[in-house]
Amino acid sequence: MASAAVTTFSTVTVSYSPKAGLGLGAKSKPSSLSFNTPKTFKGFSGLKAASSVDLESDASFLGTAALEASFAPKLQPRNKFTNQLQPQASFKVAVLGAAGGIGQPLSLLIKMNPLVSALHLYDIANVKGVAADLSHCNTPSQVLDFTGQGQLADCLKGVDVVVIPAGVPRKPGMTRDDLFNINANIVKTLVEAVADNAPDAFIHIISNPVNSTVPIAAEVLKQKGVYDPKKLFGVTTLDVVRANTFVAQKKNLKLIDVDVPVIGGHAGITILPLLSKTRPSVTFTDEEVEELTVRIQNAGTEVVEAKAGAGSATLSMAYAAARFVESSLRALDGDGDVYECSFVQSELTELPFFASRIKLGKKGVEAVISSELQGLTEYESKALEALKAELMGSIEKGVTFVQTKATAAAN
Ligand SMILES: NC(=O)C1=CN([C@@H]2O[C@H](COP(=O)(O)OP(=O)(O)OC[C@H]3O[C@@H](n4cnc5c(N)ncnc54)[C@H](O)[C@@H]3O)[C@@H](O)[C@H]2O)C=CC1
Ligand SMILES: O=C([O-])CC(=O)C(=O)O
Repeated sequence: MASAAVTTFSTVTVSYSPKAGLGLGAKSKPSSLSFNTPKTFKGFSGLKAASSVDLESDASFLGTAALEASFAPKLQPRNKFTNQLQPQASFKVAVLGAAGGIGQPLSLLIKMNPLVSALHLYDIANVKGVAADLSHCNTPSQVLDFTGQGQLADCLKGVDVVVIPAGVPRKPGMTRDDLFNINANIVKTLVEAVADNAPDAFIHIISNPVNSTVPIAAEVLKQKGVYDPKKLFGVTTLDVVRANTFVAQKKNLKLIDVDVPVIGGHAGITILPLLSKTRPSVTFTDEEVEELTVRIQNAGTEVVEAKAGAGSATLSMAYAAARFVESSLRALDGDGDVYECSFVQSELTELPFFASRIKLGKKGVEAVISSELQGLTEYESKALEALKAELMGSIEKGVTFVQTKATAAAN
């Protein structure tokens, strides 16, 4: 395990094919660079139909193939599904905060992933019922429940990926930063346990404010001497999912073809969709750019307000997080073509953490894709400069939080 304070990722320049599919529901066509194309396993990918699955509709989404797979032995005895009740790989995934609004649907989606052999569900309460419920799904992975700090170590031992959606969500009128005081401590405590019990695992941080909780996690891991920056990820996939959806709607594009990289961070103006880099190539008026950018930046608030006090995005977040889990597992499984946007330690800009497209490999971040920051429009360049002060402040707040606690403990 690397114990490095600073690690340099390679940055690579790639050219994109307009037909490259990305992410959930994308049916990637052969291209110069294809995103998320499952190569190493057949049947359903969990998040999209792989080429061997013959779905009736062109639109694929998580669940269609998985449900077919679980019904197939009885209803449709097609050979292509006969292997679905065996895991196609044996990765272990832990969800910390599994009984929550995100945790429950996310756990269901991970339960449907054929790359997963064991699903460890942890929460401070109510997780036993969630695990009992999920364990009845006839998909291959074994579900185990763990409640409270005393069982956290056992939950984490031997896991490949740890996903952390533990923490409080926003209510109307709050910013993500308003969650800092509660969630910073939750993330710190959980990541300490990850450092002690699963130091080699990929860590996916969902808990807000992501712009601060990821630096908090990094500091904790550094203090424990097990920080591998290639394996720590802030989950910003929902920003990409939203950007893809809104752009497809606005421009009447086929959803599965649309890919919009989203860079920066995960709060307000730090969320920067690079609409000029949209694939397939599409032109936007200045008004459309402004409208789409603001909608993508405020999409979390849109959900918070619609839920009117009952929390923030949970279902779309679970969908997005499940995609990021699947991408990570495919990378761990040896797929050499896995790309996602994520908030990671970065040298792309002067900021120590930055969300951008990355290439995932067996050891985590294999490369940071720098080409997408080249040739930005004036609008994007200005927005990039404008987000830096806020993002830096949030990063420093996270770092200071952990360092101050460490100093206080030492005195
Ligand atoms: N990164 C992103 O794009 C997004 C992040 N979020 C964030 O995800 C977090 C969770 O949101 P929801 O699931 O809606 O909240 P929720 O309140 O429904 O669920 C949170 C769960 O965490 C558990 N929890 C609290 N403290 C814990 C601890 N110390 N250890 C283990 N579990 C603990 C709670 O018992 C609860 O089950 C929030 O901070 C929210 O802001 C939400 C949507 C998108
Ligand atoms: O807005 C929130 O508080 C939750 C979140 O991060 C999102 O939906 O993007």
